[in-house]
Amino acid sequence: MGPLISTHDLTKTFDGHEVVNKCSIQVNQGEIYGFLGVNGAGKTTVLKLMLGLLRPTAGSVEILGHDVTADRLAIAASIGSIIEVPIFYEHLSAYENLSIHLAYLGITDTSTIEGTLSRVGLPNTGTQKVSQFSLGMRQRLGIARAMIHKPRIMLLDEPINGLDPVAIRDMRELLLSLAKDDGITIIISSHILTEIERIADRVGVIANGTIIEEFSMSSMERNHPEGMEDYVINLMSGKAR
Ligand SMILES: Nc1ncnc2c1ncn2[C@@H]1O[C@H](COP(=O)(O)OP(=O)(O)OP(=O)(O)O)[C@@H](O)[C@H]1O
Repeated sequence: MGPLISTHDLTKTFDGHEVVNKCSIQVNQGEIYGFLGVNGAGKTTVLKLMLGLLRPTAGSVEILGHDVTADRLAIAASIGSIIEVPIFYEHLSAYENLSIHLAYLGITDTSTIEGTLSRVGLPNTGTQKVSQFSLGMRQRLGIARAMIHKPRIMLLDEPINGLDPVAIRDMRELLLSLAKDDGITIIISSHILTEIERIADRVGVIANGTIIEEFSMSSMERNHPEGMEDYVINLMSGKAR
């Protein structure tokens, strides 16, 4: 089987500025792909292009064999995502938010909601409104929404931002389980290099909208047993390795 996600020379220009520039990425079934880059490198824009939320200026995105630009709806139910800060119905509970999301996707079976809330560490939130949730609770609900419909792919833009150490560990274990037990293919962007190091199978580093380096975590561990921090920071800052 070929890659589940592939971009070919993906390019996006805003107001004459090339924000994504001939970006080509391939991600295989069940892989966790860590997506790294400094602020403004183009990570969120690439993820939005993958989701069909933006149209490429040039190049293409293929997901599960579908050209996303031509056929976004064909893949909508197969992808779960968190892009930027998740937006919810603030006056409703976690359960109600997930129930609306399932209805939006045309899924009538709501029996998965309680189990999903437990799996992300949000059991017993009952009728508590989302407006009363902490940042960490919102991130957990964001993950719940991204996984509730059992997608084959999850695109997660900085999902561990602002989480406490317990929540970061919970998130790590959850993402590993989603990939290894459920076979979900995950792209995760983060600035927390040590977390990416712990969960990713492969890493791509983007600078000025272009992938400047890709490596497997196993080769990184072999070649840099001290960890990837120095290596990646040197790459990001344009220094020679
Ligand atoms: N809608 C837009 N219009 C104009 N410029 C945009 C738009 N969206 C993003 N950009 C610009 O594109 C560049 C890349 O932004 P993007 O959000 O993809 O970076 P990022 O790697 O996700 O950064 P961060 O780590 O800060 O989230 C930035 O210079 C940003 O200002």
